[in-house]
Amino acid sequence: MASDPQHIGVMYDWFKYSVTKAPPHVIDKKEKRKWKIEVIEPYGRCTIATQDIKEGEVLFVDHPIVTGPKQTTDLICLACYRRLEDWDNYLCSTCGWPLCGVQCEGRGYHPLECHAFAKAGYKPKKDDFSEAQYMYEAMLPLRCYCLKDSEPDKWETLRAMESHNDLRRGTELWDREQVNVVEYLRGKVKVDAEDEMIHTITGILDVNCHEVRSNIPGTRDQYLVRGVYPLCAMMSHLCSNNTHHTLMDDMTMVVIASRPIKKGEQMTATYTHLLSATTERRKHLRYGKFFDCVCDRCSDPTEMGTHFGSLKCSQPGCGGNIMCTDPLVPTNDAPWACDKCRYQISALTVERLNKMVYFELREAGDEDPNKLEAIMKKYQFVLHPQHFHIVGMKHSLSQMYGRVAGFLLPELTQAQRLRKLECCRDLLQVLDVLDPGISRLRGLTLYELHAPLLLQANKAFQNTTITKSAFLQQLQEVEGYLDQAIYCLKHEPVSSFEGEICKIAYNSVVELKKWIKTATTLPASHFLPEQHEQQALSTPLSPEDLTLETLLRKLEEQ
Ligand SMILES: C[S@@+](CC[C@H](N)C(=O)[O-])C[C@H]1O[C@@H](n2cnc3c(N)ncnc32)[C@H](O)[C@@H]1O
Repeated sequence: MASDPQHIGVMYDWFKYSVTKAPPHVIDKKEKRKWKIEVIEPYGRCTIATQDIKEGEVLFVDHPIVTGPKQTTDLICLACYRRLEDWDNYLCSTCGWPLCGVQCEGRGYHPLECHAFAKAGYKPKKDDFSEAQYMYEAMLPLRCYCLKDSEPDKWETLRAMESHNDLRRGTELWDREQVNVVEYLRGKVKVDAEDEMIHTITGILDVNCHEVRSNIPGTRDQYLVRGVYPLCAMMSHLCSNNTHHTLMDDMTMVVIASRPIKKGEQMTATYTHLLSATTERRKHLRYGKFFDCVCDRCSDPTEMGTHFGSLKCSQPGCGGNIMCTDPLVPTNDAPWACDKCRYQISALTVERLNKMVYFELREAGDEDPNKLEAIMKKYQFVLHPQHFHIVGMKHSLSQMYGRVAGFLLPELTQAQRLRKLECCRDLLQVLDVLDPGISRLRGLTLYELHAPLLLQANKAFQNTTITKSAFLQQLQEVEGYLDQAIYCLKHEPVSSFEGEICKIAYNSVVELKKWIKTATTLPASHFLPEQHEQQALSTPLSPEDLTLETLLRKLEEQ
């Protein structure tokens, strides 16, 4: 459209469509847009708040234009994404592709490619499935192309998205997609599109897709697929973003402000893993999303004071931190140097070290906390205490202590309970800086934090080793953590793990409130005497105090 060269109007139309389609408990049907789309370089189109937005406010809901298998995937049913054991257990009666049964023939987005395959007279053969399932890579691009005729509005919205063909052309990725997608679709499925058009579609998918969990009907299983969410895709990336998204069971995405957003500020998402270090994030963004991130976190060698990538200096008696000398070098290969003695090492050495720890962690698995503790001990003199591998291990330990066999909560020793608490607290400290506000990880970690504290308080109560005021204070602290966990997780669908934890946390708060009420009324005999009582009892008595009368009066007063 000449008057809208940036195709912003179609995105606003998608907003209205998504609002009308969303369940009323998620967003009010009369919801007005609180943001606009503007072009700001170097971001391109981005979303800007048009009013002050409070933490937790819903910004928009988004529906997928289409979903489909990831580039590499298991053998799956194309309709419901269930994993299949054999390629020919059930084959679609129209196109001959593996499905899980007759009920899936017309389900989901399968009819899109089903007609295309049937029209081309192409049926997959057993041998096609031996090569790492490469033909699934072409499935989502094919679905997108089929929208051109079947759902032109969706096609128009899809076409309005960024493909970065100019940046991708000539790259390894382009060459791979030329073979696995373009030639496959043109050769086998006889798609009548130009190469450039198919590359535009694969580019749109590479730049904008979200990895999402799809529920397998009739089960509690889920499978990871790709989805195109146009409104989500309009948000720029930031390595410390201000929005939080939740995927509902029907694959609607609900996007809320994870912290307050000021009028005129960009609404931002993260395209990468927040709990990875600068080099890893920037590599992922450069090769996967085609830009160099220069945000405050990436520009700062300390990563906002967290030292998320820093190493400890090994020079005798130094005690400094080794950090990247120029984290914004596009090739990410600037040398690393100690901030005290200037001792230098290469970026390659740092990368090798990180990989070594990564492989050891993968070997260690997630069933035995002792294995992680051993790795942590091994690297404690090399990695900064807030290095991403250490924080990652603390995250795993915070979940393992209390959850894995042999380490269930009641079985934990006092030292292990304290360790769980320490891991949770250390993780929260990092999240406060890198991912403040509403986040799933914060919610889950707060939940993990509450359990050992509650157990500890109750144990002390049972053994009468705690004063009443300290006991009530500890219970209230636990209640506070549960409240915060609920606040972070209340947007998650009940069917998800996070949603389940939120429900449990909610029930725990109800019980805890009752317990606090009961504990308040319990007589002093159930507790250790308060400190002032102990002092009073241990204050030296004057001869006058030693009369029975005075002693009784004093005790009554307490
Ligand atoms: C999902 S799209 C976002 C919407 C895009 N700006 C548009 O106009 O369609 C991702 C692309 O936006 C741009 N982008 C997003 N975040 C950025 C950032 N922090 N710095 C520079 N470019 C960014 C990059 O071109 C990236 O490939």
